[in-house]
Amino acid sequence: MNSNSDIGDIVNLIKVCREKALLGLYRDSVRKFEIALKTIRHHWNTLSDEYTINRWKSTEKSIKEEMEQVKLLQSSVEEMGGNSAPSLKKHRSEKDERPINSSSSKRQQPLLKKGGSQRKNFDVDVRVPGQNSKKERIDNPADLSRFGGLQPFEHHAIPQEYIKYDERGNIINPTDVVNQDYQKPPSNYQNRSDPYSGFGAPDYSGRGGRQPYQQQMPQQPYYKDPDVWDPPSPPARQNKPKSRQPAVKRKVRPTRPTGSGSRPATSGSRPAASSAKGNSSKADGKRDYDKPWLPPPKKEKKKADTFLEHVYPDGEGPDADLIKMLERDVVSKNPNVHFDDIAELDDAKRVLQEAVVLPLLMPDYFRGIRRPWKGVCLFGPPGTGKTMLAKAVATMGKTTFFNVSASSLASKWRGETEKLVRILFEMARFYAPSTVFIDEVDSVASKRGGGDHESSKKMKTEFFIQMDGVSSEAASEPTEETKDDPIKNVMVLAATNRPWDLDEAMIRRLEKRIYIPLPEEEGRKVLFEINLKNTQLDNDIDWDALVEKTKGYSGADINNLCREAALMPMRRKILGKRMDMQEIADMKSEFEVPLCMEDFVDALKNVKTSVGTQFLKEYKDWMAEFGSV
Ligand SMILES: Nc1ncnc2c1ncn2[C@@H]1O[C@H](COP(=O)(O)OP(=O)(O)OP(=O)(O)O)[C@@H](O)[C@H]1O
Repeated sequence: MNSNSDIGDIVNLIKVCREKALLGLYRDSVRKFEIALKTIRHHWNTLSDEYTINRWKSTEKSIKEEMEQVKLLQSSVEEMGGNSAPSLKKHRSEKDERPINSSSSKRQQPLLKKGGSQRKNFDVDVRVPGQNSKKERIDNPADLSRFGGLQPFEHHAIPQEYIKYDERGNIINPTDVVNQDYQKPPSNYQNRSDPYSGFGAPDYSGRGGRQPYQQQMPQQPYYKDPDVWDPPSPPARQNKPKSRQPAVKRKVRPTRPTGSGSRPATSGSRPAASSAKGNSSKADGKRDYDKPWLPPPKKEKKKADTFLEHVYPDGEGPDADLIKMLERDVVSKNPNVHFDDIAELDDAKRVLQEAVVLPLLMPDYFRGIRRPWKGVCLFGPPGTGKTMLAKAVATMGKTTFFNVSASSLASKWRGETEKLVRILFEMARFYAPSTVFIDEVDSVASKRGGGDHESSKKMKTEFFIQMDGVSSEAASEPTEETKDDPIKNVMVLAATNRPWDLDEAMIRRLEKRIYIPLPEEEGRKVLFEINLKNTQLDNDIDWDALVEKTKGYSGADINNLCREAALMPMRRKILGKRMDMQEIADMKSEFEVPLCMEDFVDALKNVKTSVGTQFLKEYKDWMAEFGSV
């Protein structure tokens, strides 16, 4: 073997030794070290130059010490009962001694070029800290130390400044370089007496084997060897996906404004609200991210202005026509009738105020045993002010007034009255507080008999159900949860001229039954005043006589009498004259004269009482039997 091939083999062997050691194959590494040492010895035995021999001997000594260190590591591992690099051994046969790293394998190819001369050139990988790996051409075998395979510990631990070159570019004293490096142990070299101390350094022990111990060591500079695999990752965390955030940034859903409890809006919202939420969640130390498994936050529903909008936001639906009819014909937001506009009837006013108005004004007081009456029935002769009383109640209680009559529940809606009643009460609850006034209640809730139409029976039943429903909420005693809830107060007022025709189920639900009689003397006087308050009157009118003459007249009758009297001046002026309509209109100013007694006397001839005296006894009898004031 010539000198160059000797050196090439030695370099190659030392590289393999170190790679084995770095892979934890300490036993194999030691075996290769022994072969390398034999080769070195054999090499310098062939030399004659004393100086070169000494330098080889020095190198041999360094390599031997390096081998001893590997042996020490091997024995330490074996003492702990472990195998060096068991995982590698498991999968690799003993025969396959090549390092795993492919680049290292490449370097195991014979460095001697084919057909090379006696003085062969060969490439070695020379690495210096802070510099990338590079191939260098070595011409002089004496430049052994530059091969990066013969320095103790780590060849790349040799600081560049230690290497000296002559004018031809050769290292002047390679052995000195090796010795200097050896005398000055690398910074990662620990106390050798402690077998563990050497493990912590990025040398043969590998960086994966002593992690916990290493963490206690002071931080040392580490130069990653590109030919060495990284140690196995610690369990669990490193294999986790870096982030669970989706690749595409999700739209953030707006959330509800805070205070309602929102879910956020969400989501969704959640740009504006979501950022608020995000901030708050960050303040809580919680991550803010979409939770698609949770139901989306409820959007705060805008309260509809009308019941139709409430039921059908787009205005169309199967019952839209019914609802529209009720809104148009039945609902009166402001009836604008006051108790002062109603003559007499003080008892009825007092009872109604207590039974209807106060529960609307103090719903929390009228709960439980003090619950409002399910319904109030006003009965009496026609035209006595029952409707006026109901409207005055609605005005005073600031409730929505539902003026329901038999006519609005019948006609073309026949067959759908049951549904109509249900919608009516739903609407009343929507507009609550509400007053549902059922005029002529006898015609919608007359005594049930065998001759009743099926739809009529259903409608009555629906009325009873709904009337029970409106009172049940207030009837329940308030609980901790419901005590602050506003009661959707719906009061049912009914009026009839024929209370004796009422179905008993309806009578029972109309718990207050108030008789609205014909006006008394004082009442008639007030009725004249109310009806004529904006009319010019002559001083000759004998009011007492008029009150006397209108005995048995209802409020509606007196109203008619006053209107008739107010037209008398015009009639008198045109009486017996042949005039067309325009001529009469042109005389308008002549008609505006104060009313006199004569006008009322003439009017009395035209306006008679509308109430038969025979019914008055029946009202009194029914009042005596069913009345409740
Ligand atoms: N007590 C009253 N005070 C003032 N006006 C009255 C009174 N009673 C009746 N009137 C007059 O009679 C008219 C009819 O009254 P209202 O409609 O309230 O009677 P009603 O009892 O409901 O009649 P019906 O039973 O026929 O429905 C009123 O417009 C009003 O002018």
